[in-house]
Amino acid sequence: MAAFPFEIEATDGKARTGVLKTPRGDIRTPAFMPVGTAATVKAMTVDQVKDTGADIILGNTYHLMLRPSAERVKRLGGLHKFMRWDKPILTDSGGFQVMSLSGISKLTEEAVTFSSHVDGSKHVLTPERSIEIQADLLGSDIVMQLDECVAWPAEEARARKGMELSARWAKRSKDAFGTRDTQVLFGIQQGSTFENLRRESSERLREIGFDGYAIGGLAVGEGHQAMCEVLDYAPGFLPEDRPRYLMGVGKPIDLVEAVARGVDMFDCVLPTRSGRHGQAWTWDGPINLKNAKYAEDETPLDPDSDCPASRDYSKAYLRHLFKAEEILGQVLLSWHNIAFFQALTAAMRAAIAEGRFEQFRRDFAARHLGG
Ligand SMILES: CCOC(=O)Nc1nc2cc3nc(NC)[nH]c3cc2c(=O)[nH]1
Repeated sequence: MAAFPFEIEATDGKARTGVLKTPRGDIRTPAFMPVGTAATVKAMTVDQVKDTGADIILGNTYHLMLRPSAERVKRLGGLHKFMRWDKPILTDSGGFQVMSLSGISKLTEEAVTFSSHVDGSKHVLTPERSIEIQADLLGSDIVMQLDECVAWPAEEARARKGMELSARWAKRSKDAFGTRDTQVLFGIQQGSTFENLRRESSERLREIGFDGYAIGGLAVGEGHQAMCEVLDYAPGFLPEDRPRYLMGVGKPIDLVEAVARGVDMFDCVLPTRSGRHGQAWTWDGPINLKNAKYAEDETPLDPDSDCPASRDYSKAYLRHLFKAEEILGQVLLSWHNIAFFQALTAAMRAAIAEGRFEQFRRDFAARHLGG
């Protein structure tokens, strides 16, 4: 019996909408998870994050194990109490960030060893240690296996090696996780852009058995087209009655096209990171608020939004804040962008429930990419 019931309420083609029920609250899918890297969704309070409609956020094992350390978070009551977020948290296993953030790192069958980008201290991450950090010290609700994300492009032989290591680490992660009734473990499908490897990865994960399945190894430079070609088959290799989570994705158009191919959950730093640099995401596409054309534009980003950052401030004022390098600019635009990503997933949930997702998909692309 799965610890977290996943109830699919409607399907439309390959798209699904449903609810993943957890002890800390329900997660409506398709779901977008704001990234809360160092125990904060950057530039936002947890109340603002909650106001956007986010049901779950992502925490980063790599950052928190380095600072303030997972043991300190545990001593302070765990990640939910520490950052005052009482809804679900999904934590990553740290592997991906080690490879992308820590200068020196070594990958063996046993572990990933690396030096901290903060103070150069040495660290070892095994599947078992990653589970201990996520499940026992941080206290996350959805725990991820330690995996190896192979860089793109990869030769098939190299992609196979990474997929097989990830599959062995999936077993070690599951054994270390054991059975818990208030937390779940997700496996991670790998295999780069090779259909046979993706199929084999999925078969190995299903034999081990997970409460949810992530699709890893994408959004690593392959581009939208190549990613969609993998998503034409990869989600279908995973159990249809469990959540499918596409990691690190993505732009709004990526979310829509991935939902059309059967994906349920997403995380990406794009809305918060681009917000801090003056880029606003809207139904009509992204805009750069530093552009002079907004200097006296008194219209808000989205008058129909219930988010104050989207509805109550003029583009002229937001542009001024960025030109003046005022912190409030980063706060308001992060808030607006997260609210937009939540509005997008809410609109997709409604479209699927009402059997009009294909029309939504066409209308969205025409307006958002229309230029
Ligand atoms: C979020 C859970 O992720 C993990 O524990 N491992 C993992 N993370 C990834 C993060 C990614 N971000 C992007 N693009 C921005 N691509 C990613 C792939 C992985 C991955 O394969 N494996």
